[in-house]
Amino acid sequence: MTVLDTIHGRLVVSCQADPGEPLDDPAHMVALARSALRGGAAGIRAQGLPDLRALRAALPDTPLIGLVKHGGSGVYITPTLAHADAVAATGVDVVALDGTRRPRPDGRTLAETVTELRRRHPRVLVMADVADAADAYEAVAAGVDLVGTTLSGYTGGAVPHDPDLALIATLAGALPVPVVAEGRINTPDEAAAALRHGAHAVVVGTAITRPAVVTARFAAALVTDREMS
Ligand SMILES: CC(=O)N[C@H](C=O)[C@@H](O)[C@H](O)[C@H](O)COP(=O)(O)O
Repeated sequence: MTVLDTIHGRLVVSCQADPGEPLDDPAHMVALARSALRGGAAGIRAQGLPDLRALRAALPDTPLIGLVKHGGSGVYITPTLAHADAVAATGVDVVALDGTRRPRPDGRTLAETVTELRRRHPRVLVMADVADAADAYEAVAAGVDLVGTTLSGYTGGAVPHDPDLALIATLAGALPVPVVAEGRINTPDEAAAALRHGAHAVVVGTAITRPAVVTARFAAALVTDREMS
């Protein structure tokens, strides 16, 4: 069974911690990933070379999508060929990279990046994290293997509250490659809706693996409730 077959119709859990967060440690990410797999996840998405190496060693048979975040704005998800090369070298199954039409910091086009990455790592799959349909069409033309809606809502303006189900449906109906639903999927109902809108797989991060954010949502709800009573 291929990695794409294994995650088809299933949940992929993103296990990431920001620098300085209490969970920012490869051992913690491995524990989070094991918990996610115990709960029924079919794959893991993760960030940063130390976490990817630890996850690959601990979970050699689990589909693993890897990326590095470099910088906090603009093109920051696996922004250059050098970053993509380093991610692939950790042994991940899929390299996720920025698939928007924005200029990349190393001056290479997405197509040039994908072509050279494939030359160096013939077996790795490439996932383009896009923000809109135009990005996705260009990413497919550049030769990526799958497309994620990861960056919808994150390339300017206020970040929306809900997942972009409309983009998932548009891409699922138009692209010749699998579409992964990712971004702000915060409830089981939303995850199921993403599949109904045509997603090949659903990635959930924050709602499962960022306890500080989830706790803050509960705490804020109590404050709001106190203010209204
Ligand atoms: C926009 C961006 O930088 N997304 C990142 C990509 O890997 C992660 O910070 C997200 O947690 C991930 O996409 C999963 O999304 P959510 O955490 O909303 O379930």
